[in-house]
This record gives sequence, structure tokens and C-alpha cells, in this order.
Amino acid sequence: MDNVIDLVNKIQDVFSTIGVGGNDSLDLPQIITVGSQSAGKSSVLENIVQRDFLPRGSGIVTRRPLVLQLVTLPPASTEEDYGEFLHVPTKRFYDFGEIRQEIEHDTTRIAGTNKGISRQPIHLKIYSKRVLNLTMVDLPGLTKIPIGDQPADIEKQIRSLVLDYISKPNSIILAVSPANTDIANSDSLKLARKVDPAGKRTIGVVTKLDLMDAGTNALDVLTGRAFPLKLGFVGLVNRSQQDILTNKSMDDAIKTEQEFFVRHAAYKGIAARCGSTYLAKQLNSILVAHIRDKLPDMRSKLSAMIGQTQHELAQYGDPAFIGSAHKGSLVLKMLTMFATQFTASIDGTSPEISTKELSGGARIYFIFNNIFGHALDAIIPCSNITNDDIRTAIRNSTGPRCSLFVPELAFDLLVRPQIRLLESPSLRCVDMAFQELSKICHTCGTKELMRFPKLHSKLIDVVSDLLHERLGPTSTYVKSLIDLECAYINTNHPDFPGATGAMQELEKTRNKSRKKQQNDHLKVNGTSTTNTTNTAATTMDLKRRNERSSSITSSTSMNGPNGPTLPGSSPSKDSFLNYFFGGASRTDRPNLGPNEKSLHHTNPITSLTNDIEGELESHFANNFTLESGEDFFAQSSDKEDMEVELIRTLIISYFNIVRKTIQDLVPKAIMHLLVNFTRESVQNRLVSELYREDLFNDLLLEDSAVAAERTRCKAMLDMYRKAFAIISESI
Ligand SMILES: Nc1nc2c(ncn2[C@@H]2O[C@H](COP(=O)(O)OP(=O)(O)OP(=O)(O)O)[C@@H](O)[C@H]2O)c(=O)[nH]1
Repeated sequence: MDNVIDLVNKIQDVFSTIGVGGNDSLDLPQIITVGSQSAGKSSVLENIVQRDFLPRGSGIVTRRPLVLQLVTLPPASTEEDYGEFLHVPTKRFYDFGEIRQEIEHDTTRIAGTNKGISRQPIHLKIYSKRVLNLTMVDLPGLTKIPIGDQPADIEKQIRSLVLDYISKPNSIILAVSPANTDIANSDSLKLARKVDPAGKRTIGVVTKLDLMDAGTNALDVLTGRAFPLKLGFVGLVNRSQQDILTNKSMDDAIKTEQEFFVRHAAYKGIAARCGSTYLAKQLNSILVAHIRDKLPDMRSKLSAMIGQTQHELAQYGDPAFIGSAHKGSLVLKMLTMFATQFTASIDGTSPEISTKELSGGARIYFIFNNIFGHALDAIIPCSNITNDDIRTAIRNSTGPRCSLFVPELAFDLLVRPQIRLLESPSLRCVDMAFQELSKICHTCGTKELMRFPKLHSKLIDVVSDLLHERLGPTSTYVKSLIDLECAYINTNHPDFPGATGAMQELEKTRNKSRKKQQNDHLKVNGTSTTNTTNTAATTMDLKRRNERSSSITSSTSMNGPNGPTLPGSSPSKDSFLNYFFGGASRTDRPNLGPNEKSLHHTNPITSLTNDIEGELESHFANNFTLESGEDFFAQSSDKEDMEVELIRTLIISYFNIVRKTIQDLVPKAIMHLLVNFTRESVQNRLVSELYREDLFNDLLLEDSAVAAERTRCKAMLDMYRKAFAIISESI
């Protein structure tokens, strides 16, 4: 029957030896003594052991948990009683005074001399024929006021330590209360009630019954009437301080105790259920029953722990790959795993995908779509181009040495630096994608790979080198995309709205502002005055326009002023520029005769061109007041303003086309030249750089901390298996 306690002790020993905190996770059944300071906890333990072995004194004496395992020596044993400490495994302590000294010494060693406490337990085993198998834990007494140089929060520290032990559902709480205080309100019972409100696993112990005021007794408490506990209350009379000083023997103390109960008027009826001997028996049977009750639970818990530990151990390496014969295959396995993780992170199929932040492929797409997209959108197409710049460019292009290509060159000159503005965000986009790939490669690696720090860092080095190799060509290519755009300004681009679009755009803007002005004017002056000036100007402009329409039409052909217009060709925008900025001077533009005019009207392309120019003409006619006889295209400042605005609109249109192209092509280039290239070549590169027999030994130098961790994990697994087997046998 008792061997279940032995079984638990064995499990506890092994867990303590390998220091894995197995006891914490398995929650081994054990008895925990709780009580306020000087309540008599140590005295209770000594009475149960029937030995004088615990440090005694005033103030706080127990400053570390003492895990006390009592082991019954067989009756036939010739062995004397002795004790063993887990921290002094080679020595048997036959002198119990020496046990006390060792407890004091080790307490000071760990908890210091300033009356502070430590959570690190002392493990003591006592072998005796006179003890019943029991596992008990003595804890520091609950206190309220710090004494000496104790830390200010000592009360909190002790409470939390005690709560840690007693809140484990498998623990039995031995709540010690001195009879000479208000028992029902004792600290130990209050604390026990917190974690065991139904009182199912709390046993009450009332000490110092001999010190109660004459005429009072604790019968109500001991019989469970005052405070119901399933496991009941046991009354005790331990040795007084005086008894200790006079070295009263334990045997005598037990006798005195028994006599006290038998003779006491109030207690003689329950004397058989009082005293240290009864308590020891009671605790033993409670613990045995408790352990038996908990064994199935413990077994299933152990089974789960075995599974977990097996899994953890597997992460430190596959046993199939251990040994020098397998070095090559191990390296190959590691680098394949690394490459797979790298590509999985890019593809977004990695099982370790973060839910906290964007990473891998998703982050690269975010860089393309959001960061890069916004950076391009933020560029103002006409930034840094002043009206004077445009005016100068126009004047230069309409100077005396005008040639057919001069206006194109002027437009080129103005638009090219703007296109260059796209270069910096494009290169930054390459860099960000590169950084993300570098980040991915630093996060790759399994627990098993961490065993080999050299191999791990080499894998990162090789992938980093590969990424750096690709960074140059990718950046160069992306830069060349901008160079291409700058090399030829294609005003014939199908999406370039040219003059018509620009004019419409301008018209819209002007209409808007005109309407606004008129509204403002109406608001200020009431109904408008007559618009005679404008009407006159319009009439005059119309006249001029009719006179000039033929000459305008003749200059708009893609093939020059006199060349034929090719059927199917688009309305020529460059020729418009030529005309507009003086590719052919007005005097050079031939007037068409009535026949030629009608010829042009039948040609849809020419008529469309006519429309463009007609629009321009009418625009000027409607917007600019000309003095009689003044040439419409003379160097008037109004005309120049119009031209400046028009060219600005054209620059914006053209820039937007290029921006779209770059926004489309840069991510494609990065994907092709950097991301996909690295993704596809990473495995081959790793193999060719690292799968070399002369490197194996160096690469597979194991990290000592990880190796120790693996050994610990292995020991833990063995232990759990052993414990599982022991429990399985006894169920
Ligand atoms: N007369 C009498 N004195 C007792 C009894 N129990 C304990 N004492 C005395 O009370 C004092 C404190 O007892 P301990 O057993 O050291 O109390 P503790 O709860 O272990 O104290 P800490 O570990 O310091 O919290 C000692 O002087 C004991 O001799 C008892 O039943 N009767």
C-alpha cells in the first residue's frame, strides 16, 4: 500500500536530480505545511519524524521550502536512522544535529544571512523504522511585519511562495494554527480556504493546546463544529521552548502529549484522534489514498509529457542522421531545409508565417503596391519647372534658327529631368525588396539547424552573397528603364493626349475659373454690364480665324508642310508641336486654295487635325482680345501664358504615361532579376558552396548549449517513460 508514496518519492527524486521542474508540471501529491510564524510547523514535523533535526529559534527560521521525504526502513533492517540531502548525495547523516546544521548552512548559502527567503527547496530524506512513508514540505511561516533587514515585501513574497505550493490541486494542505489565537481566523486556514474553498484537501492542525487559557478549550474546532474540513482537525502538544532548551527527548515529548489528551477533561473523549502519532498515521493514509486517487491522472499527464518531450527532442535532430557516416546527408538535409524555408517564405507558404507583421512575399508585394506606388504618386510632374523655364524653352525653339525638330527638343529638355525623378524611388524599391529577402534568409532555420551555428551562419552568408550578386544587375536594369525613357521622348505614344487633350484639359480648367470669376463678379456688382468688348473681340477673332484657317491646316501634316497625309496614320502630335512652336514659320505655311481646302475636308485625318487646330484657334479667339491688325501669334504675353500652360499640361500628361510604365516595369524587373532568380538558384548555390566533404566537420561543430539542452531533453524523456512504467504497474 505504502509503496505508492515510495513511487512518488522516486519520481520526485529523479525530477529534482535533473532539475527539470518535472514536479511542477506533474504536480506530485505531497503534504504542504502552512502556518503563521512560530505556529509550530517545524515542531509538528519533528514530532512526526520523532527526531530533533530542524533549526529552531525566534523570528523567521524556515527560509526555504524543505521537501522532507520520510522512508520507512524495514523492521528487519539493522540500519540506524539517517538522513540524506539531495545536494550532498554522497553522505549519510546519522547525527540529526548535523542535519540541522546542514539545513542552516544551506539556507544561509542560498537565502543569505539577512532573514530573506528563497524559493529554491532543500531536499531531505529521512530513513527510519519509526516513520511512515510520507512526503511533506515545510514552508516559511506567514508573517506580517518585516523584521531586521528583511525586505519590505517579505509578507508578499512568503504568501506567494505558499500559494504556489498549495494551489496545486494534488497537494494536501496541512494548515497549522496555534490554539492560543483565534483559530477560525488563523492565517493558514484563511489561505487554505482561498485555494480549497470546499475544504476537500485541507487538514487542520491545532498546536499549543497546552498554552490555552485555563477554562478554555478547542473542542469545537477539533470536532469540526467551528470550521468544517473534510479531512478534519488534529490537536497537538509539541515541545515548548523550555523543553527544547532542556533537551527533552522526543519519546518523552510524545508520552507527555498522550497524557495531556487522555487526562484533559475536554479532550479525553477524542484522545485517540489527537496527538502526533495519530497525525502521522492519518497523514500517511490520507496521502496514500490521495496518491492512489491521482494515479490515473498522473499517468495520462505523463503520457502527454512524453509526447511533448519526444516532439522537442525530435527538433534537436533526427537520430537517423547521427554519426560520422551521415555527415554528408545531414549537411544536405540542412541546406535543403534552409532553401525550402527560404522559398516558402517568399511564396507565403511557410508554416511559421507571422501574424504580427507582413513578411516574406507578402511584404515584397506591399513594397511594390503601396510603398513604391505611393512614392511614385508623390512625385509632382512639373516640380522645379518654372514658367520662365518653359518660356525660355519655347523662345529658344521658335528662334530664327528653327528646324523641324527644335520644338521636340524643347519638350524633351523640359520633360527629361522630370522623368529622372522616377529613378530614385525605383532604386529604393529594389533596395527594399533586397532588404526583405535578406531578412527572410536571416529568419530561416529550424531548431535542429541551431545545433550547428557554423553551418547556420554559412547558409546565411551564401544566400546573402547570392542576393548581393543579384542586387547590382537588378539596380542597373531598373536604372536603364529610366535611361530608356529619357533616351526618346515619344510624343506619338498612343496614350499621349497631345494638343487636343491638353487643350480640352486647359479649356476645362479655364472654364471653371472663368465661371468662378463671373460668379464672384455677379455677386459683387449685381447684374453684369454689357460685354461689348468681348463681343467685338470675338467677331474680330472669328474674322482672323477664317482668314488663317487654311494656313494652319497646311502645316499640320506629319510629313511636313507640303507632304501628303498618310491614310491610317494618327493625328500628328509632333507636327502640332512643330506648328505651335514654329517648326515652320507662319509665313512659310502655304495658304491652301479653295480646292485644296475641300480636299482636306474629305480626308478624315486632316479634318481631325483641322479640328484640333480649329479648337486652338477658337480658344485663342475666345480668350484673347486682339487689337485690329495685330497678328494673333505675335509675341503677346497672353499668348505666351497660354503656351506655358499648354506645355505644362503636356508635360504632366507625358510624365504620367512614363510613371505608369515605370510603376509596371520596376516590380516586374525586381521579380525576374532578383526575387525569382534567387528563389530558383538558392538550392543549387547552397549545394555547390557548402556540400563539400572537407567542410563537413567544421560545419557540423555542435553548439555546446544546444547539445546540453538535447541531453537534458533526452534524460527528461527517459524519466517520464520510467515514471509512466512505474505508475502503470501499480494501477
Ligand atoms: N508549549 C508549546 N510550545 C510550542 C508548541 N508548538 C510549538 N511550540 C513552540 O513555539 C515555538 C515555535 O515553534 P516552531 O515549531 O519553530 O514554529 P514554526 O511555525 O516552525 O516557526 P517558523 O518556521 O519560524 O515559522 C517554539 O519555541 C516551540 O517550542 C506547543 O504545542 N506547545
